[in-house]
Amino acid sequence: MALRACGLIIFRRCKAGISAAATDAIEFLLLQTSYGEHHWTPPKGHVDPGEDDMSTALRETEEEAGLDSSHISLVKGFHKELNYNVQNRPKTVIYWLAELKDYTTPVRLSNEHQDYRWLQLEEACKYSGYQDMKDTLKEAHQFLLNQEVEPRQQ
Ligand SMILES: Nc1nc2c(ncn2[C@@H]2O[C@H](COP(=O)(O)OP(=O)(O)OP(=O)(O)OP(=O)(O)OC[C@H]3O[C@@H](n4cnc5c(=O)[nH]c(N)nc54)[C@H](O)[C@@H]3O)[C@@H](O)[C@H]2O)c(=O)[nH]1
Repeated sequence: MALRACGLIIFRRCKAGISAAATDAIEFLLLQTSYGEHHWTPPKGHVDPGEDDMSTALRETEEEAGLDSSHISLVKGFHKELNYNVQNRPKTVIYWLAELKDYTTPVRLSNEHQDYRWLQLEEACKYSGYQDMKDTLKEAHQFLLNQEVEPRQQ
């Protein structure tokens, strides 16, 4: 059976970017592991026995970034499944999208991570390096762009 992990792609919007250029102000949170290849991913982790996927995503986000459900708003309609191999075992990772409500809320790392960054799309893709995560970040960004355009057309 595939390993299963769940997490949240957390983003925040810079205060300065409220007008037409708002989308340039979107920053994604990536955490760098303190072990292994020191790779960068959004907060996520393995599903515990009996735990549902969303509970895992929220628990891991709180454990790894110190952000709980009072700090974030889930974005409805965005859900992405990544499938890759880890040491020759298939792994499935489910991500939802969530906005940090207050731009200034601090991130608090656990000992699983050694660093974090808030990154605009292009930089976030470079830090990740994985094609499937780059595609996911681009899709999330586009999803947010579409959301911003729609209200203005009404
Ligand atoms: N000392 C030590 N300890 C480790 C190590 N390893 C784990 N621990 C322990 O496990 C606990 C973590 O538990 P959780 O937090 O519950 O799980 P996850 O968050 O799921 O964490 P993982 O790091 O296990 O899983 P991934 O991020 O999935 O990385 C696995 C590999 O997949 C590749 N990869 C990553 N992302 C992508 C992607 O987006 N796209 C693609 N295509 N590939 C991607 C990349 O090649 C990477 O090397 C830690 O506390 C440690 O104690 C290790 O090497 N040394």
